[in-house]
Amino acid sequence: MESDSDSDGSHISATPPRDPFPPPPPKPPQPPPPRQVPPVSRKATSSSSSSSRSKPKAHTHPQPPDHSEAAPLPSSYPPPPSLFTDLPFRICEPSNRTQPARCSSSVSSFYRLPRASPASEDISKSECQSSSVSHVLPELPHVPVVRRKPPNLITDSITCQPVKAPVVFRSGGEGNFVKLNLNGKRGKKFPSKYKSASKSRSKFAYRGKRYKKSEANGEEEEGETWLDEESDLQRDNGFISSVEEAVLAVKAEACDENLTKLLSLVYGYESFRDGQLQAIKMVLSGSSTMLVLPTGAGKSLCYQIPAMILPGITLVVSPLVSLMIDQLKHLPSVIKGGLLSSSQRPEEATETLRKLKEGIIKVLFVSPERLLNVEFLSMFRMSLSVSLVVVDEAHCVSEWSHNFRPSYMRLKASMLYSALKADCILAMTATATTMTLQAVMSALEIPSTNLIQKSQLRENFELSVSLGGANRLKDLLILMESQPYKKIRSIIVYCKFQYETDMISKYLRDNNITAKGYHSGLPAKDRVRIQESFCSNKIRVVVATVAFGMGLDKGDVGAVIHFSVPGSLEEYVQEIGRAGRDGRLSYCHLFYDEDTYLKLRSLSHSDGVDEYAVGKFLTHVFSSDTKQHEKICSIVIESASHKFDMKEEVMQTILTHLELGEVQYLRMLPQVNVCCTLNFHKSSPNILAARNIIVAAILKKSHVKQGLYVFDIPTVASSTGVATTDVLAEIQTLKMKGEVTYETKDPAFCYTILESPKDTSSLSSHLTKWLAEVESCKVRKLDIMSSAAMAAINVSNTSETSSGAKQTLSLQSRILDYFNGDENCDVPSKTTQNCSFLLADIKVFLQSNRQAKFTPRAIARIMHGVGSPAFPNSIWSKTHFWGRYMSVDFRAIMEAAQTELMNFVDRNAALAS
Ligand SMILES: Nc1ncnc2c1ncn2[C@@H]1O[C@H](COP(=O)(O)OP(=O)(O)OP(=O)(O)O)[C@@H](O)[C@H]1O
Repeated sequence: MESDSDSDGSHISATPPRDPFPPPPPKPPQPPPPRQVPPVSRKATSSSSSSSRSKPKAHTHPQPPDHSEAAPLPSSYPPPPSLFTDLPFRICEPSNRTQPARCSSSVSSFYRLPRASPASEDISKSECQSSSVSHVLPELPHVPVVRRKPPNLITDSITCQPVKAPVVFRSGGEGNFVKLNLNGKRGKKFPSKYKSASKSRSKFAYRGKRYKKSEANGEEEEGETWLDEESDLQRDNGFISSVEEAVLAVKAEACDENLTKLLSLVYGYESFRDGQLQAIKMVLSGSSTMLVLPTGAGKSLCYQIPAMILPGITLVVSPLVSLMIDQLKHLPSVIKGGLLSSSQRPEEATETLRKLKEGIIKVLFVSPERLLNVEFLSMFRMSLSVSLVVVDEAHCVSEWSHNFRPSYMRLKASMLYSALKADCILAMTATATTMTLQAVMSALEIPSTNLIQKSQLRENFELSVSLGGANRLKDLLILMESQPYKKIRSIIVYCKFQYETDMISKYLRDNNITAKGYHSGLPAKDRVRIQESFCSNKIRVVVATVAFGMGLDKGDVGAVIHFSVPGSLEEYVQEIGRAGRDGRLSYCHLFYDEDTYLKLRSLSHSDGVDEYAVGKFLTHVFSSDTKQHEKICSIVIESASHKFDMKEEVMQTILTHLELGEVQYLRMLPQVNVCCTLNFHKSSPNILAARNIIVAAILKKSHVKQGLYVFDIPTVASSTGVATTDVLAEIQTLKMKGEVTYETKDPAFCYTILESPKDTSSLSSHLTKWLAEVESCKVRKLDIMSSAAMAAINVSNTSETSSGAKQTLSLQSRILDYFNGDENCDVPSKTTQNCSFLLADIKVFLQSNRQAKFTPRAIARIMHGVGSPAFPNSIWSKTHFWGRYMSVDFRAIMEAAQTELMNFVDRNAALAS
């Protein structure tokens, strides 16, 4: 199930929920008086914020700092040119991803057909290596390659078209959904300027001249019309034969010359970027490869070109549906693509499967969950050959990454090789630490010699940080009205919480800046519209959560502003990676604010679990009768989540671990809504049952409630020896025939038990320890991010030279050190270990909530203002103690709570006796 969270799908991560901090959003401050000298500095100008910070945040809220007379900014922004000349490392060339959908909780088709009475019934009845590719280690330190293109400014728009890449004619802007689009009509859907960019991209490379010509004449948008369709067709045919020839040449000899010819023909690019050629050759030689290139470096091309050459299918596994859709859209027209995800409608999936079987699809984008699908796997076992499996955003495989996804755990080499019979694996990421890389390469069995790793940061960023206090909104506006931001045409402002996107965008609009808020809670249609408007430069600023950006390949984004501190350096690098993808200098400013840091730190604890709860959960998982062979067990997510006070993602992680750990205890099956209510309309149920064993089983296993048959899908599936999805497919068929209508509810994890653990307590202790390490890793990542931001602020305070350049250097070196092995360094935490009132407050809290059963963890969460399934925000945020001890270490609160809980029990026992 694809996540649609604003955490870009992070599962075990502290995912800011839609409104994790219920108090109403702060009111935007009044716009600053015109011509006010901007106080936002590259330095820590906000004195008030530092003073408020030094105090523990116990009972009072600090007064917002008054910025009305804040210190002036230097009149001009430090000049960029000197910024990148003395770097102790090398930075590469200038790219992207999107969002998802959750499985629907109910399928309703009721009441469209008349009901049949259940009583009248006699029975009737769902990714060359030039043979020896060597280990390419990170090239650090080395001489910087200084490429300096000026930034993208508003004034450029007079001479520049909006989204235009430098004469690159590559893919279909609107997509390559299976059918080749040879007639070039697809740009039609896109309006105005975006349409033109899309059109030009959708054309083949040789057409470049034609478009250049019409652009020069200022007729680009209409350029297509002066070519008649016949010549269009001839050109298309000619193009296809040229590509075929180039492909054959590469097949005969995968040399630089042949590959470059193919590149230029299909994409219109003159040369490969750093790492691309090497990766392509590796893959073509059949060597599984780990590719680490910076954001926007062109990783996609490293599987697209092999896909044209290799005989079988290229399967691309992506974490987010919208990312897949975007990648599909950007496939060059000569590569036929398709998509399979668990959020598709059945008929869409069937259509894609049909095309796959018919060999129409060459590159298939697939969600990891889809790999569970029996039909999907059997199809590969039987007939389809997979030449290459591409694991995009491969860091998701590792629990030590910033964006671990349990479903990615499934992507083990053994599974990919055996179940899919894949010849080769290509794992790609822009953000992986050494520890993450090791975990990914080990899971995917990629030898260390097959690592292609370039610097994980591009050279064209100017990075800066300032302290953000309570007047961050005002600071943001001042920043945006100062140089160079003032003149930048396209800007993304990242914030952490959904309500902030609306608040900030409104504030900017009120101050005459075209801005829109974007987060995963918006309807998909609105998200697409906003992205398109941004891409066509109708909107200058998008204020977004992490949900925006993945899949976004807008070359001219000139600045990325972080309204608050990101959760990790990985997240920061991914987000600034949306800027400067055209290679121009881009500006990235971060407002560091301690409040958000503390909130995020608290949220990092929202996935933590206790051994006791894990033990209870395991007992529940293995409670089914295992004697019945292949019995399908299910756990209804919502009720279990409440019962064990565990988030869905945590339960899923545990289950996946039980399937993929050292011992395979169970086998996971597709997640379905397990409770079905069926209404017969035409034939009587008994008549249907006589001809249909699934209907017969339904009648046997259901109870009738108000004339409707209510049954558990896994039970029916187990009794007939079919998959739950088959039961659903059968019911759907009956519905199409007008026989039934049905409704399903209760999404559940489904699995079959293969072996019950002999020692549940040692298993739960092992799992708890592992989950605790993952939790600490998350907290450490945030602390490292915070420490890097503070170091940059401090360097600008102490340094006499240009603070901008110093800050850039400071952040760059922190980032590169981090990605190259310094991830376990000790970072000071900003939380305190104790607070004199803590014990007393816990005591009062317990006394005033005698009716509830608390664990130390539950109390610590409430004191940190973090809801959980059993102690939701909606109820517990009303307590006086909610979020009051965010500045105190979570574990210290747990220990205090443990002590007080014991005292509490003792006192009650004494009173009772
Ligand atoms: N050899 C090349 N020459 C010029 N442009 C290229 C080349 N290869 C790729 N590009 C362009 O670079 C841009 C980024 O490519 P892509 O989206 O594949 O990046 P990426 O590495 O996947 O980035 P991210 O990790 O941020 O998603 C695209 O517009 C692509 O067409």
